[in-house]
Amino acid sequence: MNVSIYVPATSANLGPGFDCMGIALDLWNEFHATPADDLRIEIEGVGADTLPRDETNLFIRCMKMMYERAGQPFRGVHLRMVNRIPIAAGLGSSAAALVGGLLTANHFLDSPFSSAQLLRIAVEDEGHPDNVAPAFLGGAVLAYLDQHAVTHVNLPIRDNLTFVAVTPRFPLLTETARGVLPDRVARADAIFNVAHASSLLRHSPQAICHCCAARSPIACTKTRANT
Ligand SMILES: Nc1ncnc2c1ncn2[C@@H]1O[C@H](COP(=O)(O)OP(=O)(O)O)[C@@H](O)[C@H]1O
Ligand SMILES: N[C@@H](CCOP(=O)(O)O)C(=O)O
Repeated sequence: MNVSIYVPATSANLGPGFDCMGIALDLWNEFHATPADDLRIEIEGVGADTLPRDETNLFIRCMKMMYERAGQPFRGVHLRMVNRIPIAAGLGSSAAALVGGLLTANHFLDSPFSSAQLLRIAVEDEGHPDNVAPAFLGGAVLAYLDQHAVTHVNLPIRDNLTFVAVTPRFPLLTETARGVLPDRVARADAIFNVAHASSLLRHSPQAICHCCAARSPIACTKTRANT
C-alpha cells in the first residue's frame, strides 16, 4: 500500500499560452507515503523550515479532499517529502504538492478516480491548468477546462533542449501575483496572442518566429500575455 510519487516542477504561461500552456522540467519533488491512523509529516529540502506539518499542509488538504469526494473517512498518513522545487518562485511547487496529494489519495483509495477525473479535479483546485497539466502528464502541454472536462494537447518539444530557470530571491505567491492582473486585455494584445498561439501549434518547434526571429513562438521575445 506504500506509495512513492515523483512530481516535476513546471513552468507555466509558456510563450503566448497564459494560463493554458506549460512544460514539465527535470526537477522533482518526492512524496513517500504510508496509510496510517495518525498524521506524521517529515520534510526534507526546500520548505523544511517553513511548510506546515499538520492538516493545513497543501498535500494533506488535497488528500482529504479526495477522501471526501470518495465518501471515505481520512484517518491519516505517514508522509516523507523531499522537496527540490523552490516555493512561490514560479516553478509550480503548489501544483506538485496538489498532484502528489491527489495521486497518493487515489492510490490509497484503490483508484476510484480515472486519470481524466484526477486531472479535472487538479485543474479546478489549482484554478488554472498550465502547471498541473504538465505536472500530471509530462512534457509540454496545452490544456484548458471546457465545461467539466480538461482538453489537453501535447506540444512538440525537441528533446535536446536544456532549460535554465531563473527565480527571484524573494517569494511571490501566485495568488498575490494574480491579484494585480487586469480583468481585461487590449484587443491588439488579444489578437497578438491568438496569432502566436496558433502559429505555435501550426509550426514545428524548429520554426522561426516571424515577429522577432526567436527559434519558436514559445520563445517569442515580444509575447505580451505576461506584461
Ligand atoms: N511541497 C509542498 N508541500 C506542501 N505545500 C506546498 C509545497 N510546496 C508548495 N506548497 C504550498 O504552495 C504554496 C505556494 O504556491 P504558489 O504561490 O502557487 O507558488 P508556486 O509558484 O511555487 O506554485 C506554498 O505557500 C505552500 O502553501
Ligand atoms: N498561469 C498561472 C501560472 C502560475 O504558476 P506558478 O508556478 O507561479 O504557480 C499564473 O500566471 O498565475
